[in-house]
Amino acid sequence: MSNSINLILHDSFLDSFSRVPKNIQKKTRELIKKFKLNPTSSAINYEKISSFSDKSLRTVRVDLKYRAIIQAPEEGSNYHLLWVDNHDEAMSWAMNKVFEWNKNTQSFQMYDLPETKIQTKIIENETLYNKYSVAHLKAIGTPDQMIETIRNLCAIDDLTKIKNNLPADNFEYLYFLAEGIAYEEILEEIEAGKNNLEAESSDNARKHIYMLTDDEDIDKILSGDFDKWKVFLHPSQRKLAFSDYKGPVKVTGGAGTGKTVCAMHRAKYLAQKIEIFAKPILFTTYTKSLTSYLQNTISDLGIAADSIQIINFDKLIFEIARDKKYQVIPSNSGFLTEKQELEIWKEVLEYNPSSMSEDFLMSEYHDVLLRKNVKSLEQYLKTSRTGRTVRIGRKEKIEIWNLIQDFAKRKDENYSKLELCNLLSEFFSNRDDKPYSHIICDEIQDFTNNELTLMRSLVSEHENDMFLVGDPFQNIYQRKINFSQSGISVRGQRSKKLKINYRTTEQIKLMALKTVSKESYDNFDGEEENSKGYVSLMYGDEPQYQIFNTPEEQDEYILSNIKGLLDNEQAEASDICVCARTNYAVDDIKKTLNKNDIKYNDISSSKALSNAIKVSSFHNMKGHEFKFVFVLGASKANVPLKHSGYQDYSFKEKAEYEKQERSLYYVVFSRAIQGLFISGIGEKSEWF
Ligand SMILES: Nc1ncnc2c1ncn2[C@@H]1O[C@H](COP(=O)(O)OP(=O)(O)OP(=O)(O)O)[C@@H](O)[C@H]1O
Repeated sequence: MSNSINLILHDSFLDSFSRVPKNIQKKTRELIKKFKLNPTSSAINYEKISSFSDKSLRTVRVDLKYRAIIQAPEEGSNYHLLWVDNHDEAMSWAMNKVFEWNKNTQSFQMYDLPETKIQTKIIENETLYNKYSVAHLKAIGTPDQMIETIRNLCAIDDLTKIKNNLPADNFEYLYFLAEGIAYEEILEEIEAGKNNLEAESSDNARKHIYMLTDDEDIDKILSGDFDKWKVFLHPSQRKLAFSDYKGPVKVTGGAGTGKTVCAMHRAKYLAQKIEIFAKPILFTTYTKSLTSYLQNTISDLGIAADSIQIINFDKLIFEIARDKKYQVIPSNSGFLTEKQELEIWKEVLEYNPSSMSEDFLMSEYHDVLLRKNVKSLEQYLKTSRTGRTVRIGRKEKIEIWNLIQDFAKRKDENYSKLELCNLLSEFFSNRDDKPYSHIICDEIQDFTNNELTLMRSLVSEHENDMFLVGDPFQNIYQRKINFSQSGISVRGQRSKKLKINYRTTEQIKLMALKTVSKESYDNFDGEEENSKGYVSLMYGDEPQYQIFNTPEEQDEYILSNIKGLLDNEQAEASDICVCARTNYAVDDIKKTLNKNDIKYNDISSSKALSNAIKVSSFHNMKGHEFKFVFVLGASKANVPLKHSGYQDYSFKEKAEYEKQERSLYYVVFSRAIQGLFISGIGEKSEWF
């Protein structure tokens, strides 16, 4: 027997592999190596099963109880590894499966043949796809035997019911069509993922397959904790990460659409070109937790450490400002926290009595003068103060200007972040020698225009200079950023959206989207971001929303659900996160867990306890993901949180605050992978 067969690993195989016990994983790896040497060896029990609908599927024996499913080539030497499971489950998985190559989409397709004819209630002229011909549907990969059923569907719900009877990619395209995404746009994406020289290596095909090269590769990929995102990229992710662009690229996408994954692959792609640029890439984010995740993860992608600097942007601002190489501020300068700044404003008012408060002066200085980089009284007099609640005239502006001069003297060589941001932007925009070759930035929605302007100044304008990734719906600090105003142009083909949610089930995604559906969100360039064209390919249980009369009842509900998940081995303790809106409420959760002897770990704490339930405030949930999420305190009275200043808000301020809180719930709900449990005391909130 020839020993030159090709083993093609499917993402379905990796999924099923990750669910079998460790000893079976080991046996499966050994089996695959043996199979590669000789598929027909008697030890392997390579069998054709007559009851399978697809005659090209075979079973192989992992051990007495477990079987793997392999697709055998009619000719040639490409064997596809599709599934591994307990004997009975593996047989039932394969029984009605169809495996085929689709030349229209250039991808391998798998789906279950319906056991009986699918009945659909047809309402004349109201079918979902009545605009599309058979040829249209075939061009997006609809299998011949499903065309009639598809043409009779009347609602998205009917489509999701037959999800397993459709190839995954085709389901994705049909879902988008039903949501109103233009057919041409979908076809354009399919075309972009094709490879006319080597069809089976097209980006569309590589979304689900990976060619295993040698034993080392088999061990690496089938090590049991290998991350799928490292090899199975969506064509849209692959294209974004590995293409050259004339200038800055903006990538948006709903929660869990693999934006961070895409940014990490982009870093690898750019790092491979680094010798040409001889300067490091800057990979920056807003939160420290994401920065440390990136620092720990990115080395796995084989990126040379000296080609990239991964740093949180606040830290970078302070480091670069004091860098001796640039001498932007004296190296012995200090940094001002908001509290220290307020103290200085108090001192200013002691020496210069005024009817204005220190809080007002500080916010005027930050939100008007620094945000708009106002440099002179003349400029300040002309500057509009839209969004500010207290109206002031020329006389007050002159008074404020004079107080700011005194503030500047008193603070001496100490700087706030925003002051440094403006100083650094000016310094680097007037300088040809920039510190970085490229900039990749994740969580862009959390940045301000001042920071974006600074980012722009840190890299010269050239091909692939900036790769900016974010989700407008996750704007929990209500930053009003605008790329054009910050000198960043992403015109033409340089503004892209990721659409497949790889994290949560469709049910959880819908619940998360519901929280923000009443609002409209800016796409970072003055236009509305569309929430359509965002789909999860996983389905699961509906999120639960339960309201109780007393805190004790709510505690009981949470504790019994946690116990159920652990006892039924649906989750390990660290897969579960319990979260609440305020730190006080988080303390209450901790007390309850303590009382019940349940080990927990606050996700903001630097020391991670193993095998402990995670506890968090809503804000700290950003960027994380957990199999099961419990959201507490979500009652009518608490949503949105009415903090001490809430009653004094104007109508407009209330609306802005509520939008921000809606984004917060969107972020929190979209952290749940498999199960979402929302609860509160009193009455249900209409937000959910
Ligand atoms: N191509 C892929 N194949 C498999 N899993 C993927 C892929 N892309 C992303 N994922 C997984 O989906 C989850 C979400 O990915 P990621 O964190 O990159 O999304 P995101 O868009 O940055 O999310 P968020 O904005 O909500 O933080 C992660 O668990 C990631 O490993």
